[in-house]
Amino acid sequence: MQKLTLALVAHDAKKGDMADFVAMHEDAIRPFALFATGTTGGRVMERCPSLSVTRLKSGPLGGDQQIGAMIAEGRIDALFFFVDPLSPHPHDVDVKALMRLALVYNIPMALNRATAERLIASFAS
Ligand SMILES: O=C(CO)COP(=O)(O)O
Repeated sequence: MQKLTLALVAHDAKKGDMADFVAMHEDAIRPFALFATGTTGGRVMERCPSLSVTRLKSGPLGGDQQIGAMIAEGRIDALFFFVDPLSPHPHDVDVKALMRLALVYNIPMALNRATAERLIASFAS
């Protein structure tokens, strides 16, 4: 059976949170195929070296759009995107486009850790 695929993305102020989240749920997350934007993926792999994460480009350089394209192709089953609502982002249009495609294709999307905790628990059950 094909592995389910999770996409991991975090803004700079939330990367620590993302690394903590993945470390805390490492066993639940291990069975999934993992894709991440470049810097987020690097932080996750630093924290959890035994996890295999496919790193795409950094978000501002097109990584958000790469994940959006994967969603449009039906290759992502859930998006974990830890958003920093308190900082401006030069690639805000890409951020919005990624969220929009997750909505268009109706995939589960966790935009903060509280939702991510509930979503990962639902996959485990
Ligand atoms: O910018 C991002 C989300 O919009 C994330 O990209 P990085 O993981 O490369 O920082």
